[in-house]
Amino acid sequence: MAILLGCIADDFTGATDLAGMLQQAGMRTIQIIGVPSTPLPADTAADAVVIALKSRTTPARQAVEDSLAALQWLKSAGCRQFYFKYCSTFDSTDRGNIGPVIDALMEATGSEITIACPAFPENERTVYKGHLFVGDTLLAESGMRNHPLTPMTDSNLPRVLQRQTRHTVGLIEHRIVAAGSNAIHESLLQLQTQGVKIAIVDATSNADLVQIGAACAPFPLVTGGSGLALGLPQNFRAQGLLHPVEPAQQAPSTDGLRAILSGSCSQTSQAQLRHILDYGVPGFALDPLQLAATSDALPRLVDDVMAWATPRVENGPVIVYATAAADKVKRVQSALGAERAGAIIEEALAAIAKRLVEAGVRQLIVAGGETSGAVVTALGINRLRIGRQIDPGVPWTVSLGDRPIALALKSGNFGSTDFFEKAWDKVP
Ligand SMILES: Nc1ncnc2c1ncn2[C@@H]1O[C@H](COP(=O)(O)OP(=O)(O)OP(=O)(O)O)[C@@H](O)[C@H]1O
Ligand SMILES: O=C(O)[C@@H](O)C(=O)CO
Repeated sequence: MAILLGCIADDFTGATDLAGMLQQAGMRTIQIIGVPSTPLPADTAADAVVIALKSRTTPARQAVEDSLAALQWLKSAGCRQFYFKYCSTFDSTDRGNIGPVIDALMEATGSEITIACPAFPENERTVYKGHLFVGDTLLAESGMRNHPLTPMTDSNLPRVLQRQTRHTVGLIEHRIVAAGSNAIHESLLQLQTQGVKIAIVDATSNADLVQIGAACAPFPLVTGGSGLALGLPQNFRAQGLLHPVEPAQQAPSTDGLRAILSGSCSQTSQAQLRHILDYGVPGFALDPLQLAATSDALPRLVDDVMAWATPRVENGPVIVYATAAADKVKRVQSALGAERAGAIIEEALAAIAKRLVEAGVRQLIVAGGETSGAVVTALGINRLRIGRQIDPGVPWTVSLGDRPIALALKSGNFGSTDFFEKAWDKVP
């Protein structure tokens, strides 16, 4: 069985976001953690595969290497088109990794031109005249300016991407997008004659994304947020290549204790944390400075968390978090360095996840992409089935294997304020 659409996501929450969107748009979708060493079993029923990498904040060279390995695997699976998924807030730095990965994937897919479109209107990410908006606010004036690892301080996407790529970046403005897929396609071909290789594309609505998807049918590579997924299935459906998503292919049910781990410091996650603590769910706050103080601090802290969690988790969900406001994060980062602080906390939350699962937790919410990457890797999970959507961009998933675990990998910025409370209503 050949897969039609091969996707490479630069983080784990982004991967489930994309997998959920594709499944909703009618493609049978499987999420794979990291690049597999073997092909998919011959009887796997899937139209799209999303490979989740943890390449958003690794050194650019590593991100390129991992993305090319994913591409190679997807090519061997027979994929006809490739999709590089990054964050709807274009999370990156001047070193990458969006630009270097696009450059490498373009070369490896023989692409003359591709698009870059992070818009996700359902979650209020829109692109207009090349500027990225989060709600009514320009990206650089949103909470993203304080992101612990990829602070976004420029809202002009052609300018941001041009600093990361060796290719010329162009722009397809909204008046062309509004004229429909033929106009977008013509504009891409015209930009190509002018030497442009990557076009930022304006999009302010789902209808725009559907037109953009149609315009991209002939291109081997597309890049963007998960919103772009709305427009691609139609191209395969028009060729009679899609099969209906059967209930049997959706996530199996799980049973067990419940926990929440939050390493995201977004304003959304902070509000969700305050809400769930006010609601009465027991919480344990990790102290990054304490974790970094001595070499045995981590195992001791994990023991402390388990001693605290064990009697409580029998009665309902518990939350363990490093989530903190920007001023607190800055204090920790100036003491430890941003990378080290992030890595220590990820390591701690991953170790806690393992112990919680050993103690019987089978339904787990994880907030934050880097955090989810660390947790899912530590749990040794390698494939996920996509379940019901909790909020736009956040579906429940269930790990495939002997010991299924329901996982909701929540992007930092996604979900309503009561997300940690209401998610359980839809748990598989
Ligand atoms: N109190 C803290 N001080 C410093 N760094 C922190 C703190 N709490 C969490 N971090 C780190 O901040 C980073 C948050 O990134 P993560 O990707 O998990 O969340 P996010 O960016 O909000 O989510 P997403 O990528 O889904 O949008 C992680 O590396 C985490 O370890
Ligand atoms: O696109 C988004 O905003 C999310 O899927 C994401 O990538 C968060 O890490």
